Amino acid sequence: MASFSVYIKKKGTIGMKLQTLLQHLHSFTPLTTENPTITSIDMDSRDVQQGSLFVCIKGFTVDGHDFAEQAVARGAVAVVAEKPLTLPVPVIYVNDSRRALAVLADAFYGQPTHQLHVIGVTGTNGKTTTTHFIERICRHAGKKTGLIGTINMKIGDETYDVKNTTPESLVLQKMFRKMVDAHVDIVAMEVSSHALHMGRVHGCDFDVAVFTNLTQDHLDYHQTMEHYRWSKGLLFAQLGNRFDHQRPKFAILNADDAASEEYKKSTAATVVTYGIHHQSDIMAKHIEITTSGTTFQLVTPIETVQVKTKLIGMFNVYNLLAAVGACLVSNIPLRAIVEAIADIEGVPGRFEVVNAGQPFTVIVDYAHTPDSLENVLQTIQQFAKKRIFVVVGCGGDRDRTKRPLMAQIAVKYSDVPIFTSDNPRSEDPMAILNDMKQGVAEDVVCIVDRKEAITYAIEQAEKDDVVLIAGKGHETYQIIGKDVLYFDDRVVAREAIQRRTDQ
Ligand SMILES: CC(=O)N[C@H]1[C@@H](OP(=O)(O)OP(=O)(O)OC[C@H]2O[C@@H](n3ccc(=O)[nH]c3=O)[C@H](O)[C@@H]2O)O[C@H](CO)[C@@H](O)[C@@H]1O[C@H](C)C(=O)N[C@@H](C)C(=O)N[C@H](CCC(=O)O)C(=O)O
Ligand SMILES: Nc1ncnc2c1ncn2[C@@H]1O[C@H](COP(=O)(O)OP(=O)(O)OP(=O)(O)O)[C@@H](O)[C@H]1O
Ligand SMILES: N[C@H](CCC[C@H](N)C(=O)O)C(=O)O
Ligand SMILES: [Mg+2]
Repeated sequence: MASFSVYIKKKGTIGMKLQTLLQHLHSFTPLTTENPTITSIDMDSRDVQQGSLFVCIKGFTVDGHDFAEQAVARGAVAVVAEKPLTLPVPVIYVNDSRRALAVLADAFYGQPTHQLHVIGVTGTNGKTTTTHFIERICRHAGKKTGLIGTINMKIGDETYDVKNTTPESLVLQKMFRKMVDAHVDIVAMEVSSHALHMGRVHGCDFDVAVFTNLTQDHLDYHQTMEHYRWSKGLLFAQLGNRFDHQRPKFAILNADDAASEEYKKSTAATVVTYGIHHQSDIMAKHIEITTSGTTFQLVTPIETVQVKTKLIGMFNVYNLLAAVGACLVSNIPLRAIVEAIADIEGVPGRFEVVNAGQPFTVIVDYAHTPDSLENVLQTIQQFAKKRIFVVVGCGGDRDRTKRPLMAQIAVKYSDVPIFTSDNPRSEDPMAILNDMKQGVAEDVVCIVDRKEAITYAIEQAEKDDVVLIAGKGHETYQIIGKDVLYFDDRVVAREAIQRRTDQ
């Protein structure tokens, strides 16, 4: 194994000899005789600067090999490729450049995850919420935290933008390095099924792997639920297949979700279960949910304690149990966990209430799967005094088969469903609405413009009604074609309420 000393840090620049770096690839191709100093690794030619090692990735849209010349012109001193290239710099050939990228990034940044306590969270719904809960609990217990997920990446309070829920290995390893340098103790990270399947997390030395739940999503990518379940299972199967008493590994599994049985079998890690209905190591009992919060008895192998939280929804009890499991095995004291839970306010765009003084409730939520939409609407039904409005759409270039299902759920649990657009991307927004309408028998109000749809709901709402605006949560954009236009459900809702009040 390479020592960390190969990662040289001098006057703000980093560098490593090409030969030293290539040793990590264990490639059968002879090493090049040239040995430039590599000062960065890049997978995008547009990021390349002098001294870069450019890795050509064949993507879903274009082929990185086509940009190798451009990368060299910008200063790349070596290139990793799968296909023959004629270039004036050393070219290192590999069978799988995405895999090579993961190995090289891990080595270049000094295997940072070996120096961090990393908690990975996978599952269809609840990853962002659970990672935020873990972050807040750990911070309350005095730990310095790192966070990686859908909303952003964070080191302490410093935030960094993200393109993906789980970024490519290069971005990840660079961020982990920053975290080590910033003396982060614990990282809470979302691990998407795409990332697991594409090997974006190859080389990440997770200490704890958490499973929230498995329901339908992403069938555009995975095609079948079996493939989707298997991809998520890689997190557990790849969790250190050894019994290391210095750094034990833990799998935190939801006993109430059938997929946990498979994940239990696929991991060598110590399994800790949580649940409400099935006997588990960590359980919530005597759950009472009101409009202002939830209380339950938290049963753990250490002690049984009473928990109080401002959060509502049964799904949040599950997210809390998952976070409790992850924190307990990370040696956070139970007392600190319970104290932190009492303080948690919620996560941006997750059941976020928009209050501009109106006599009805407006909630912005990130439900964009059948299961999450059902959970959120069931929760609203528990406290709604009058009608429920739901403004909902389905993402373009994403799982088409969830569209009629989400439409059915919207109609089943609301009094006034309004179908609209949610990031149509390259698809015709009307075609997406038609896919949704296939799921329902009756006529539903369809307003393709999301701003108009939200405004319509808010103008129709009366005292004690509830308006749920689902699907975009924290997002501050709407993707139409290739355009990423500024759009924030919370701002649009607030403005509509304001206009109504001013009338
Ligand atoms: C389908 C998919 O996963 N696509 C990902 C993929 O993009 P891509 O294959 O289209 O890349 P590409 O544009 O063909 O480029 C190929 C290569 O050429 C390079 N290039 C490209 C242009 C150029 O001028 N020069 C150049 O070098 C690119 O940097 C890249 O290395 O590689 C990119 C870089 O890693 C990702 O950002 C991108 O995610 C896109 C944005 C995406 O929407 N992904 C979704 C499906 C996704 O991954 N979602 C999951 C889960 C979501 C959840 O449930 O929470 C996630 O983890 O985000
Ligand atoms: N444990 C859960 N079970 C079912 N639904 C949930 C759960 N937790 C949250 N939700 C619902 O799912 C929505 C998305 O939650 P969250 O952002 O935490 O999930 P995620 O797994 O990170 O999603 P993504 O795959 O987009 O990253 C929430 O707004 C809420 O409606
Ligand atoms: N991470 C999910 C987010 C979906 C959010 C929803 N607003 C949409 O665009 O479909 C995805 O990329 O499929
Ligand atoms: Mg997320």
